[in-house]
Amino acid sequence: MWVAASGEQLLTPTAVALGKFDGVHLGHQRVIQPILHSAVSENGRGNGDKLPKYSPDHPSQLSTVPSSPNHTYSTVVTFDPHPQEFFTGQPRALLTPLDEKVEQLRSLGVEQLVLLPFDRELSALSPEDFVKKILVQQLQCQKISVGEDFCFGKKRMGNAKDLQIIAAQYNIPVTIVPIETDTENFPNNTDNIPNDFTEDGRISTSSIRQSLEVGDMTTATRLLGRPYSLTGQVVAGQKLGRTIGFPTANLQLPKDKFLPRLGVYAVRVFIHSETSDTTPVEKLGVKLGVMNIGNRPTVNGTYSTVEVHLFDWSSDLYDQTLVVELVKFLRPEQKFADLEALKTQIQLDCTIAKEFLNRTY
Ligand SMILES: Cc1cc2nc3c(=O)[nH]c(=O)nc-3n(C[C@H](O)[C@H](O)[C@H](O)COP(=O)(O)O)c2cc1C
Ligand SMILES: Nc1ncnc2c1ncn2[C@@H]1O[C@H](COP(=O)(O)OP(=O)(O)O)[C@@H](O)[C@H]1O
Repeated sequence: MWVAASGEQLLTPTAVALGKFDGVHLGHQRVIQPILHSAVSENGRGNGDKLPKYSPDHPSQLSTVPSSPNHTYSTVVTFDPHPQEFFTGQPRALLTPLDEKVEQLRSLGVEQLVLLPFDRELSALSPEDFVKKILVQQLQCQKISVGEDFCFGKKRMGNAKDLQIIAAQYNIPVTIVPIETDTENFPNNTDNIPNDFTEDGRISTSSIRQSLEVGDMTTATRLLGRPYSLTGQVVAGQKLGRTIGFPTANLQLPKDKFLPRLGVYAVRVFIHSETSDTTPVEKLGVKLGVMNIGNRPTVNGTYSTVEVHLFDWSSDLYDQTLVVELVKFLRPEQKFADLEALKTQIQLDCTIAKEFLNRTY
């Protein structure tokens, strides 16, 4: 997938889905769907998969992207930094930091991601100028898709209907996608009673964050359309794990990654190089394990770590990138009297996790 900031060389003309898309959850996927090419390639996915994979080290290798004169590029246009971060000055933790967002969009078949630098200039554009300068002039947009609650332009003064009216002046059709709701918790509920995490049953980034904060992986998985995952490189720890018979791969996560409830989880793990060019069903390299997110009070830990112990695995994992899917929250972290007591508890965690993971998958 081609990733560029506005002002850099872009693939045009485009069919554009507009939004923040943090999480690339089920609602976001509905908004992106109308701009994808209906032509499905042999392997059952959109033709975005034929395009080169984004490499954070080489984000601008345009020469590797095939060009075609009659092609309309399916393009997600988003803001970077997150507008809330720009206005509050506070860094915002994200469900999908950039690399993960790229990976999710690529797997949906999106061909290009355009990052609009959310700065004073962009935030001051009127809705009319946003359409004219960004969508028409820069992106040569031919089709647009947005969610029903989309707002844009200075002080968020334009809404989805305004976008439709302004874009019509350029003959650009706008699909307004209704808000996706989650009523699955209430299969017999004809009144659309919302569940605990979804305001009015709405699938939203904040409802997913709330479910992750309390360790409700079932709801998070349902709203995302996939399990919540942590992607990171394996770095060295204190080398204590192996002494108690539970070596743990310590993950270094992007600084802006949103962390779920601290504690112990049953997880499924993929070594990234194995998964990067395969569809979910082809994830043959899946491994099962347990993960702890926390401060390790038993060993007087002073900073928080994310550590994964894989079942039936004994090789070196240092420097590898792991994708860890959080399947079930097992328990909060505890301070044990000694390492022996911690070891006994981890043994129990493993038994419970294995039982659950083998039952579920
Ligand atoms: C499944 C699992 C559960 C854990 N639970 C706790 C816990 O409840 N309390 C705690 O202090 N540390 C806990 N830990 C963290 C251990 O203290 C840590 O793995 C050990 O100190 C080894 O650290 P190292 O990888 O830096 O060598 C847990 C680790 C795992 C893998
Ligand atoms: N089953 C396993 N699960 C996780 N890591 C393993 C496993 N077997 C071997 N390893 C390797 O051992 C390392 C963890 O050992 P550990 O003693 O906990 O050291 P560290 O404190 O550096 O994490 C991992 O980073 C990985 O390279």
